[in-house]
Amino acid sequence: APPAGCSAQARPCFAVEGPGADLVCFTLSGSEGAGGSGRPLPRCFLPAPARCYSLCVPAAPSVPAARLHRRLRQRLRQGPLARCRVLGLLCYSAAGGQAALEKGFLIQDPQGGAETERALEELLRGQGALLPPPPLGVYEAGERGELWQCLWALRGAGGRDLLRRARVVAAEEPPLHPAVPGLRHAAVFLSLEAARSVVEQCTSLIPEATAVLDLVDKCPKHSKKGDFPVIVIEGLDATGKTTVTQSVKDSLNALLLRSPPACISQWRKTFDDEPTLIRRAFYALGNYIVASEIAKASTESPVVVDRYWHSTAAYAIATEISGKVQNLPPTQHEVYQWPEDLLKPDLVLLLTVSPEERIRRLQGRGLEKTEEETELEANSLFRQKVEESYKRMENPGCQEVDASPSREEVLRTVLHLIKKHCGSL
Ligand SMILES: Nc1ncnc2c1ncn2[C@@H]1O[C@H](COP(=O)(O)OP(=O)(O)OP(=O)(O)O)[C@@H](O)[C@H]1O
Ligand SMILES: Nc1ccn([C@H]2C[C@H](O)[C@@H](COP(=O)(O)O)O2)c(=O)n1
Repeated sequence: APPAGCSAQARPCFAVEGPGADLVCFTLSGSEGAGGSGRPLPRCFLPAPARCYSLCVPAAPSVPAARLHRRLRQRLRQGPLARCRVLGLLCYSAAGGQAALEKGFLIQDPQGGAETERALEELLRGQGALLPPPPLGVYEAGERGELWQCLWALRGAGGRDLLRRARVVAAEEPPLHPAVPGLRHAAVFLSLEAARSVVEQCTSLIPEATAVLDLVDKCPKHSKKGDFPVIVIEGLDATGKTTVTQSVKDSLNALLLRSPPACISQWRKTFDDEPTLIRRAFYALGNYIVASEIAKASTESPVVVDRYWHSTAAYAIATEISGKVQNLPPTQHEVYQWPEDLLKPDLVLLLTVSPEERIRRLQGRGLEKTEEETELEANSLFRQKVEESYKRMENPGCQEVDASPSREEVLRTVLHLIKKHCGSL
């Protein structure tokens, strides 16, 4: 059957995400002449001799699908495919329904030779161990300059069957980013069990997954905070979290903890190389381990924590939601709520600095100017989305602290806020 979300009746759309670019959407209509908005087709469909292809895998939160998506992305950078430009693609049903959501790639071959199509077919046929090969979408111009998508099901032994030929027309950007409804299952895990079940699916694929689960299972469930205050310091990189947490520790005679905790940080690189689903589940479990450390420590002294749940959620949301800040889930969305089974801190402070000050601090850490500028430019939208997601967090929310002044002044502000919220220490 054609992939869900691509049926003609539902007037489905493809949303294309360019690096740092807005979403671009397409409607595919089932018969010649039907549908069509009269708007020009998006620029990502380059004129001949260039040729475009697409491939998608189900976006349902399954470990095999997430790993297939990542493997395809890696392989699209190799061999004859390396000359192609690859854009992210979300395929969804305009009629709604998360089961329909698919994630994939729009591949632009600037030269348009047969070699690329052959390489794509080979790539898809070679990926079929756990899942059937995803269909290949081939885009071709019609006689009157209109654009068609041919969707091909690849036979394992060779050859292919046409599943559908549908016209491509421009469409409106959807009011809600198509990844928003599935976020809580794909990236933002709102309970220990939700994150645990993802990591459990990985035990046969990632040996470290078992070790992580063993540590999680040793922690008491529903850890409760002691009588001493627990203060979390959040913020983007280079905003001064390490500096502030260390000074607060010294000033208050507090215990300093960080998430992910030391006991799992040797596996961080392994999980950072995995797709979002697995990576975010790893960080979510790290928070539950830290919760049990907080519970114990807060019976004896104040506790200051460098990153916790809000970092896990904010980075996950910003990674999954492509394009501009306006694409983020609306305020009060469930992904901004604290998980009910996770120990809550007394106070969460969000350090913010201006982009200029951040550049100075990165320079201070010795990054080359060109490298730094490139990174900053590429990540500017991403950073805005992380910061805005932090600000939308609720129950507890993040209290913003301008961390641009001197270290001493920032510490004074932070200590003042802690006193105000947590009483005398
Ligand atoms: N208030 C401040 N004024 C000037 N420089 C500062 C200030 N606070 C921190 N810095 C410097 O900025 C750099 C980044 O600070 P720090 O390492 O504390 O940030 P961070 O948020 O922990 O970063 P990351 O998340 O990347 O580890 C360091 O070189 C630090 O000495
Ligand atoms: N509790 C946490 C801590 C970290 N992360 C993720 C978010 C970023 O991808 C990265 C930032 O960590 P840093 O470079 O500052 O060590 O780690 C998370 O998801 N949850």
